[in-house]
Amino acid sequence: MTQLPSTFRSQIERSGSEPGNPAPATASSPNADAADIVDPGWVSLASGGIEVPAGWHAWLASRDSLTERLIEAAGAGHFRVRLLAEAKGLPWPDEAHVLGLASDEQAWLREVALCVDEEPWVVARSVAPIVERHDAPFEGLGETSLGSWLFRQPDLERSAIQIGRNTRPIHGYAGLWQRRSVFRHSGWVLLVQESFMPAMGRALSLSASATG
Ligand SMILES: C=C(O[C@@H]1C=C(C(=O)O)C=C[C@H]1O)C(=O)O
Repeated sequence: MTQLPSTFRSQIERSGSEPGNPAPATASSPNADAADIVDPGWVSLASGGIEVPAGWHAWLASRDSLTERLIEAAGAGHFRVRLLAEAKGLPWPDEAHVLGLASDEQAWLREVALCVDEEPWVVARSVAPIVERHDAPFEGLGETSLGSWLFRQPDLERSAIQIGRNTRPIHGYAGLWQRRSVFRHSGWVLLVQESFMPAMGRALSLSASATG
């Protein structure tokens, strides 16, 4: 198992403290009371509770590898994964809730930017419960995409997709659209959240408005 960067917690804390983003009080405070819990407002994509323009809907609803789709959409652009942070840390309350973790239970956390020509198109945050004798599902991946490994796993299950607008930024990056789903495999569970950046919308001419 690799050594954990000691800077990770402060990066996580800073990521919620960017201008315009509320400080993530509960992320570092296991005893925060319920009133402090950030509710990022996730809704099921299938419910239609949030109206999504058709161009974005295709991206949010896709269930195969987002990495592969981005590489294809980037065309001649250079795709790469930039590792922003990876270590053990305290998940946000809504993440802990989804994964059935106690509010003071640590998990493996990984944050990356999926970039085209160095411009982040998607910023992702993955959370995996710590299972005794198992490394994190993303252990050792570094700047290799999680998707390139994930979708090769046999018996992979993926939950329904939830989406949100104005959900909590990831590593200070506030996207236009966010989605999350849980991947399961015999050995592990993994919550993957992806935030789609305005730069991607501009590059692919995806409408920013809910009716476009
Ligand atoms: C889950 C996938 O992997 C992508 C890559 C990630 C990473 O490397 O951490 C995280 C989330 C995804 O956007 C995918 O390609 O669908």
